[in-house]
Amino acid sequence: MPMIDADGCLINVSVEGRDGGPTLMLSNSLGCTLQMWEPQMKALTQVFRVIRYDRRGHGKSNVPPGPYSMERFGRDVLAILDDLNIEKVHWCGLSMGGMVGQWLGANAPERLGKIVLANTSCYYAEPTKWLERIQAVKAGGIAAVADAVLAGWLTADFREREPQIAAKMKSMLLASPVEGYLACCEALSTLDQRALLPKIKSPTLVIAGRHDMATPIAAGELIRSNIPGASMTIIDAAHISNVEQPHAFTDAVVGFLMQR
Ligand SMILES: O=C(O)CC1=CCC(=O)O1
Repeated sequence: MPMIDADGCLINVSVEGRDGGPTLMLSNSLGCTLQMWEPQMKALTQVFRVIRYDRRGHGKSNVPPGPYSMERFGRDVLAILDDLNIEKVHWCGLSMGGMVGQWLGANAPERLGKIVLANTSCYYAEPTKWLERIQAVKAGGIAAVADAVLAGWLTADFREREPQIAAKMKSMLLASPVEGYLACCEALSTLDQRALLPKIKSPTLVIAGRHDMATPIAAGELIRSNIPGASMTIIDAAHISNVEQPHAFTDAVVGFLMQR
């Protein structure tokens, strides 16, 4: 796995899959690492060269001091593509990964082919929930918010049916570097990318989760309706829909990316 320098921050990057196939870049959610895409990897690597990475502040990437921003995260992606000498990728980002996809779609359209924006938002009407989370994590660490966050990530039904997967997701969250997690929450507390959406000209699929309370269907619909020509698919899942409904998620992504 290469470590790629993005303006002094080493980013952990993984490149797998079909040599010579179209390239697909996957971008993680808050509190997750590139491992969150494991349920998709077998299918996606048969068709695509797949790039995954740990966003700064996450996983094995460096944790430089904040503040972070969507622009910073977007420029990290451009540094990865430049380093790998890759001109253009399809994009699939979930939650924060979808927010970075919006920034790139509007600000670096020549680097993106098709875009999948899953379980994401372009702004938060009530940013105080991020400020409250920051206070809770500063006081008690990520453990203080872990159960509530997991309840938003996966439905109660899924957590009961698949306790091992739920436990693995919780461990991933608990292993997040606290400083990186806080710096990302700060970036979310000021998120407003509404003005960027009409500038996105790439074919775009929005995926929303029927039970997603973190970025509800209405947040997906706001994105869909502001990106010219975008379509939307709803999956029977909470926030981390690629883990809760791996087949439906993979089918939606592959179907959209392979469609002529
Ligand atoms: O972790 C959460 O609570 C949900 C979330 C919002 C933005 C993101 O990346 O994850």
